Order: sequence, then structure tokens, then C-alpha cells
Amino acid sequence: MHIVADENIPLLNEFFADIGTITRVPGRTMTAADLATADILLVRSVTRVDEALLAGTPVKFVGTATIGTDHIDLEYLQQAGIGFKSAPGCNAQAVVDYVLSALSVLVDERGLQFTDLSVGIVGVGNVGLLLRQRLEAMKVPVLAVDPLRSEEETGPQVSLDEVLQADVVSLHTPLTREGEHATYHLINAERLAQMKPDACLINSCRGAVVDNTALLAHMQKHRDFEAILDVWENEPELNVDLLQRCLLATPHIAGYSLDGKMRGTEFVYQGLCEFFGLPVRRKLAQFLPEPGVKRVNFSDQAPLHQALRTAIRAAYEIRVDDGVMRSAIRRSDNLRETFDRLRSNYPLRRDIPTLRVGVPAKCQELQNLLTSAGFDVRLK
Ligand SMILES: NC(=O)C1=CN([C@@H]2O[C@H](COP(=O)(O)OP(=O)(O)OC[C@H]3O[C@@H](n4cnc5c(N)ncnc54)[C@H](O)[C@@H]3O)[C@@H](O)[C@H]2O)C=CC1
Ligand SMILES: O=C(O)C(=O)[C@H](O)COP(=O)(O)O
Repeated sequence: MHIVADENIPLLNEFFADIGTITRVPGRTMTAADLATADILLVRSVTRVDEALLAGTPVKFVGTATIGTDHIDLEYLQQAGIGFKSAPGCNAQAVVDYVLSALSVLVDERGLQFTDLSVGIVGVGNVGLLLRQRLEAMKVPVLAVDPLRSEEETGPQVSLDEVLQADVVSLHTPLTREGEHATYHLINAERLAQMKPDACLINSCRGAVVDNTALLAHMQKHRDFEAILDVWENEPELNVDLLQRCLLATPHIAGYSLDGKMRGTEFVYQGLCEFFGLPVRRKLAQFLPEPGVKRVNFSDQAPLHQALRTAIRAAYEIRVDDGVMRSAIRRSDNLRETFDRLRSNYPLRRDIPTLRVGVPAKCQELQNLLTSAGFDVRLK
């Protein structure tokens, strides 16, 4: 079989070499001509997969190694009888790590503890639910809403109006443009006006869930309002004025842990094997580096919440990604290229549960706190 794949999908050879011949192409600029002899198409989020790309090609199966599917015309695939697999939840842990690191910077900046802030979660699926579990275990008050899921699945819910009253509002919905609960511009000028004047909005789902023009206008008016953005309307374009106003800004890398990216490839491989009736011969564990290579140790003098912030930022330091992005954008004469280059050259990062943390045996409270945040806690 002939497999055409986005060149930024990791472990292509490891998972797919014995299934077919692999051709790697840039995902952003892929065209129907690239698929003239393709049986299988493997993409990430930057390729629009629709009739214009697929009609007249021999493609029988499409896999996207991502959680989001807003770049795929699912209705067309179904009508055309083309098999499909995405990677639900593959990088949920990485996005949660991103939000925890973002919150740790926010509390530092405001001279607070995690427990001083209430966090509103919009969308309680794989990411939102894991975030909720981590925060509640850390004793952070959470307000959550997800009109498409029951409270049995999500835990207690309140209305969106109530969620918008939280100190921090973190968005974890898909981007949808139709239906009663469409999320396109879910956060618009009216909803921003409902939020506290010194609230912080975190968007790590899809850029267009927030009206970026309204957000910039809101922040120009309310100087204490803060935003932490990983995703932008019209990526790979972005509004540089908005970036400059953000507390933290990153180039759509919240889900970019090594674990999350490689897991995405594995999920698509499994779906492809099922679709073609092939045996599943490869497992991610064969290729992932050992966990626990990175270690942090705390003494029995470590102040509780400071230790938590240190551990989170030892696993993932969002300020590095923010700094790299700001300086690259400042020097850039081509924003689109710069945005994509930051993403394809993204450095290695591991999920929080792979970080081994040493804690003195007598520090029960610190052990509990770090365990609740997902760390692999070892007693010293
Ligand atoms: N920045 C990044 O690198 C990444 C971004 N993402 C984005 O995050 C999104 C969420 O990821 P998951 O939690 O894994 O997806 P999921 O599909 O497991 O959960 C999304 C939840 O949002 C809910 N929802 C839908 N419309 C809503 C509305 N109007 N209001 C409130 N809730 C609503 C759904 O019912 C669902 O429970 C993905 O669709 C993707 O676009 C995902 C991974 C990485
Ligand atoms: O999984 C998702 O959904 C994401 O947003 C991905 O992390 C985005 O990564 P790319 O597919 O754009 O490399």
C-alpha cells in the first residue's frame, strides 16, 4: 500500500514501514496531486481533509494523529466510504500539564497559592475532566460546564454564566460551527464582559473558540484582565498586538509532549490495523524513552505550594516556550513560516507522570500534593 503522511508525524517508519511505502509531505501545503496513488492518508491538524483534497484519489483510509477533528470533513468521508481514525485523548495529559504550568506562573505573578484561585472549565471531555481531577485533588475550587455530557460523566456542573465568574476560565471544547452548542466565538465581547475585570482566560483548545478581535479590545479596556493563549484565530497567522498583550503566548504546542505526539501515532496505527484487518504488531512502549530520566528531589524544608510549582515547571516550563515565541515573532518577516517553524522544531518534552519526584518519607502532605498533580512520587 502507498501511505502519504504529514512529515511531522513521529514514528512513521516504526509503526507503518511494514504496512506500505511511506511518502512524507508538508502537511500545510498537501494537495490532491500528492495523493494520486495513495491508499492511506495520515495527517495532523494543519491539513484540511475534504472533497477538494480527496475526490478522484484512491485513498481508502484517513488517520489524524490529533485529538481535534475540525480540519476533517467527517460527513464527506462517511459519504465516500473512506475509513477514519483520530486519536482521542492522546495528548490530554500534555494539555493539562500546559494549563498547570500556566496557572503556576499566574499564581507566582499575583503572589497567590493555587488554592486562592477558582478555575472555570468549559468542556469536560478528556482534557477538561483530567484537568478537573488534578485541580480538585490539589484542592483548587473548580466550576465546570459541558452541555453535551451528563454530570455522571463530568462531575457537578453549573451554567456557563456561573463558570464565567471564576478567577480563571480555561477552554477545552472542540471547534464546532453548527448546532445549539456551537463553539465558534463562544467567548465573544458579551461573554468577556461577564467575566471579572481581573480574570484570566486560558485558551488551549482552538483559536476561533475565542473572538480574538473582541479579546484584544477587552484587554485594551480592562488592563487587569489577562489571557494565556496557545491557539490563535487564523493560524498560522496571528494578531501580534494580541500576542503582546498576553501574559503567556505559545504557538499551539500545549499538546506537544513526546508522549502525546507518539501516542497519537499509535492510536492511528491501531485504527488503521482494525480497518484493514491487519494484526497489531507494534506498541508505543517499544519506542518511548524510559520515564524517570528527569528527577527532582525535595528536602523536608520545602514549602508545600512552592514545591508543587517547582515540580510542575521542572516537568514543563511554559515561560521558555513563551520567550522563544515572542523573540521569534519579533524578529520575523514571515509570521506564517515562523509559527510553523516553532512548531516543527519543538524541543523534547515529557508528560508530568514521567517525572520522578523524591520526597522525604515523613512529608506526607507534600507526597499527597505531588501525587495529586500526577507526579511519580518516590519516598527518600
Ligand atoms: N492546543 C493543543 O495542542 C491541543 C488542543 N486540543 C483541542 O482541545 C479540544 C478538547 O480536547 P478533548 O478534551 O480531548 O476533547 P473531547 O472531545 O474529549 O472533549 C471536549 C468536550 O467539550 C464539550 N463541548 C462541546 N461543545 C461545548 C460547549 N458549547 N460548551 C461546553 N462544552 C462543550 C464536549 O461535550 C466534550 O465533552 C480538542 O477538540 C482540540 O481541538 C486538543 C489537544 C491538543
Ligand atoms: O491534538 C490536537 O487536537 C492538537 O491540537 C494537536 O496537538 C495539534 O498538533 P498538530 O497536528 O497541528 O501538529
